[in-house]
Amino acid sequence: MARTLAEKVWEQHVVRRADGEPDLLYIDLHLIHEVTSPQAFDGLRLAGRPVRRPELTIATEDHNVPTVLGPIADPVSKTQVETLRKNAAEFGIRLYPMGDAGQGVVHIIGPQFGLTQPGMTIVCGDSHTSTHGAFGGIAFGIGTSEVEHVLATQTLPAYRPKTMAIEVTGELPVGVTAKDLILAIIAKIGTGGGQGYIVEYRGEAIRKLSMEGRMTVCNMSIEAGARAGLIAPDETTFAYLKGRRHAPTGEAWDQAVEYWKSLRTDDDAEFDRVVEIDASTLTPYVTWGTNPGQGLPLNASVPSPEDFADPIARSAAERALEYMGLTAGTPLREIEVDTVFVGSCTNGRIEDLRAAAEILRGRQVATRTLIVPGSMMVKAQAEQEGLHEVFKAAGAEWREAGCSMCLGMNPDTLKPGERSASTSNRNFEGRQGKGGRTHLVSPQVAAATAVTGHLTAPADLA
Ligand SMILES: CC(C)[C@H](C(=O)O)[C@@H](O)C(=O)O
Ligand code: SF4
Repeated sequence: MARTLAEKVWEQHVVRRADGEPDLLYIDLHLIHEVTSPQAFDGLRLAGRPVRRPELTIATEDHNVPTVLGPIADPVSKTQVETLRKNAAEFGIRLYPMGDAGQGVVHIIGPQFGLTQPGMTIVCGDSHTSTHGAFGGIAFGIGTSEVEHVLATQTLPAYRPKTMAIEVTGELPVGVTAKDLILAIIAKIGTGGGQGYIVEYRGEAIRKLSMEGRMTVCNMSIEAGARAGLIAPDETTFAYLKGRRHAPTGEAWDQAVEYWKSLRTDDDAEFDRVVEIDASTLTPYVTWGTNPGQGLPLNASVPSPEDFADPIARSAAERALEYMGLTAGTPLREIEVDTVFVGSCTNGRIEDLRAAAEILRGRQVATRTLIVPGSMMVKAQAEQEGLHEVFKAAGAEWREAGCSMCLGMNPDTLKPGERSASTSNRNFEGRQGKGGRTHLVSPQVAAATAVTGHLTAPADLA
């Protein structure tokens, strides 16, 4: 029977199936960080169990780490990080601690080391695990009790989601990025649009994206409510993986590529739902509200609650405008920001930093600007290319790797009432600090905004 890519990967990993029960899936790679793992290890200790496959488990410190060198001042953050260190040592798990050359945001380090590969099942106690689907595997976030289950057994009980295809036809116009595309997709299908589905992103525009761009798209699948998002592997995927630390080599590489090439949706396979979007019509996107679906082209104006026919959307817009301190009808370009944040697992990769640097080269920032590499390897690469000098010369702050201002779990936060243009993935109330206001943007728009102090596309800079 013809099958979708998601169905193929899923079926390959089922170790037990019984009527009325979730499938028991084998997990190829388990990523952990300091926030969602402590209780899972406590559970193992209580039960007297070891970690079943410590070599398939990788830990990093990302959410609670400061991005300036020095000790962790916040006692809660400090305890979380120390607990992860203790647990990793006790259970024999490889950990990339703060300051280590391999440390970084969990969803950046998996791909950069070549740990993330096509056809894999990958889980992590973190919703943005969907990022790894960019390589053509099934990757999703799990809860802490599930983390314990995976640590103990290297398997996970799960019901197979339905399948959705998002067909992205046409080509993205010059200056329009993967981030704009995913913001437009979420604005179209809504933050609940993907609920119950694994989404496969397909079509010409997806094929043309770099791996970095594909990761940006898959990263935000969860913001459309999807269980996971994935993209069939192709030459772009193989070229990205070749030579990476954990990628196969020699004959094993050839065999792997041979297998990876089979990882595509059969021509006559059917999806439970198909959504189409024409990439050629898109322009830079920004969010104006407090969920990632409340986005519009930068050319638009702040909407009015009356623009929404659906009463729930209308009251959500009303509340969002109030929280965001915005007035309907204001051109989005006139919104002034206090802070620009370039970073996170959505847009903290080398390509994102290159894009931001290209815009900031020879210019000055008009506002506080944080440039935070997603990993220490991204940082090293950026420094090798001299990007840090460009950022510093422009007046931006060049930081160590971490989740940083993506969420308020470390010292990089907004103060109440402050407003940011941020390349991260969530604009919820208080996400970047209590009372902080977030506009989600691409790295290009973030950098251009840093230059003018109000929401700006690079094309506006002239
Ligand atoms: C802290 C963690 C559990 C959380 C997640 O699940 O995604 C965080 O990474 C986020 O982006 O909100
Ligand atoms: S960078 Fe942001 S989205 Fe990614 S794992 Fe960290 S907190 Fe979550």
